[in-house]
Amino acid sequence: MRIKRLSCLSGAEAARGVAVIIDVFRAFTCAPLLIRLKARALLLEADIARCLSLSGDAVLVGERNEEPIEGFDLPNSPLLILRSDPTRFTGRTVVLRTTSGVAGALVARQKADAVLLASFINARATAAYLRACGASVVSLVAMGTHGETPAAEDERCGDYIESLLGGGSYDHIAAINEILASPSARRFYAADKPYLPAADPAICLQRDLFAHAIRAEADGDWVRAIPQPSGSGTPE
Ligand SMILES: O=C(O)[C@H](CS(=O)(=O)O)OP(=O)(O)O
Repeated sequence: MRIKRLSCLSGAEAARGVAVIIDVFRAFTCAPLLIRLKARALLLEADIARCLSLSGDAVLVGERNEEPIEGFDLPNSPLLILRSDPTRFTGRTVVLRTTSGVAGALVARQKADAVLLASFINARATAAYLRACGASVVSLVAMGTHGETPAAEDERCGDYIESLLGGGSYDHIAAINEILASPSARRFYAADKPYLPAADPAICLQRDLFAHAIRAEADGDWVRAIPQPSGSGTPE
């Protein structure tokens, strides 16, 4: 297996083989949680007007440059998702719109053979899927902040996944220390913006709570995030 390490939206454009789009803060921590809360379908969409066209029929979750979007139901926050009434998601279509993770996954789909959505909470399942599917080329894309600036949490999650695939070593305590001191974590600590709750980093740094890799796949005119059976590896 050849592993390429890439960053940000430019990295998502360059991804080939199986692209693993890593967004720890916060899109691809939110995505597994929404699936776990029994969303019927989780759609990934960058275009805000298209998201709003489903308003009322679907639950709209997301942000634009980390700010809430008018007409959406929830920001891109794991804490606020977990604090919601779970029946809000059960059996519903949920649309996720985010500036880095969702945008990166949609860009990567143009040239990669397959696209996986990853964070610490499904990293081990993602690595298991990559091994099981016999991927020959894997692009680990750390999406960073605004899709433009590399961020410690995504780079270290890339290290963790790479180590699970047999490359390099990984120390989660050292990673937590670095991530919590980084600008992308510090923006949560002031707790002065309800859409940036101080508890979000703690949730996002939990490892391997979710046993499924998640693939981004076309579903009609939409792109859907689909959990893969654990231990599976659909061939490329
Ligand atoms: O909501 C977030 O934490 C980020 C904001 S930004 O893209 O870094 O501006 O969104 P995400 O796409 O989950 O990284």
